[in-house]
Amino acid sequence: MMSHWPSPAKLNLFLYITGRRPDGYHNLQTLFQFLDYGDTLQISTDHSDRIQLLTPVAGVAEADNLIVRAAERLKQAALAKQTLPPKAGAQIAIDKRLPMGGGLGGGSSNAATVLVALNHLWQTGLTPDELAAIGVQLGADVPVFVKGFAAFAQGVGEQLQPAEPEEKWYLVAHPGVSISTPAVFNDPALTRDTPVRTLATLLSSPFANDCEAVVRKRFREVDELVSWLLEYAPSRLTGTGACVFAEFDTESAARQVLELAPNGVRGFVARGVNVSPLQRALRGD
Ligand SMILES: C[C@](O)(CO)[C@H](O)COP(=O)(O)OP(=O)(O)OC[C@H]1O[C@@H](n2ccc(N)nc2=O)[C@H](O)[C@@H]1O
Ligand SMILES: Nc1ncnc2c1ncn2[C@@H]1O[C@H](COP(=O)(O)OP(=O)(O)OP(=O)(O)O)[C@@H](O)[C@H]1O
Repeated sequence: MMSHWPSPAKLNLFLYITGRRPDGYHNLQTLFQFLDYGDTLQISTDHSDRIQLLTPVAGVAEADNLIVRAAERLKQAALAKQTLPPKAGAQIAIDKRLPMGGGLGGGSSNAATVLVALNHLWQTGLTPDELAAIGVQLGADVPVFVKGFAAFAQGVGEQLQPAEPEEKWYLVAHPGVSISTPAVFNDPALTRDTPVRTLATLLSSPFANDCEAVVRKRFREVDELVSWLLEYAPSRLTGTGACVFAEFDTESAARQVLELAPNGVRGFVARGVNVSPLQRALRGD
């Protein structure tokens, strides 16, 4: 039987870079919230012993697709735990709405949805912590999507503490350029020495993103988009870009600004939510 599983976007409501580890990865302090908007995965399980992706994602080879890689990793882990059903297989299709390289975590979210959904459908019995541990090997943002609660994250994003930021309405705008995460993290001009602060201090300070200055400098399109949105509402970059979000108290206020968007800018309006749509689907809400 085919079932549908949400794969939501995330925003980094703030993002500070507090250092660089010997392996090149950066230590962050970031506040994650989900959007009630994203991709949808259709999944059916079978006994074919194969993982099949029925809908190719443009520009991503099947073997590299995080959907397929997540399913294969879950199989290995369940095999080791002896909880994998015989010849476990799955057919997966995706309705992709999230832009790639947009800072919305689409690929990570797809991986998390596969881990959570197949663990449920195959009844492989892995705990959320075990799923998150598999997930972090696929991408720094997979654990927060697996856990499914808005969170203050530290380390490279794997140390999560639940948080409850206000659930605002967001206009998320894409400037039409794709930005490579490693290119931003490797930029010599990146601020990577922001002092570590407590969550209470961060919540009572204006929110900002340490990646924004270098991304605005490198990409005129992002720079112009942030300047334009700031005329209407508090606005900033999510993750390493390219998307920018502006916050509003009501859906209609956000939609009014979206209608004024300049040529070449695509966008959508969505609500920020502290419980992920994936969690709600798993619980049957
Ligand atoms: C910046 C965030 O978007 C915040 O949500 C994420 O931490 C990025 O997560 P992601 O796109 O899944 O990134 P990954 O695939 O894990 O890492 C891509 C590359 O970005 C750099 N990277 C990533 C995360 C991190 N904390 N420090 C880094 O320096 C590394 O060069 C890494 O090779
Ligand atoms: N199922 C997938 N969906 C999207 N991208 C995928 C997928 N599988 C692999 N990828 C690869 O992952 C890269 C990053 O995609 P993703 O959508 O997660 O970017 P992002 O929104 O910038 O993420 P982040 O906020 O974590 O930086 C893509 O450019 C693509 O090469």
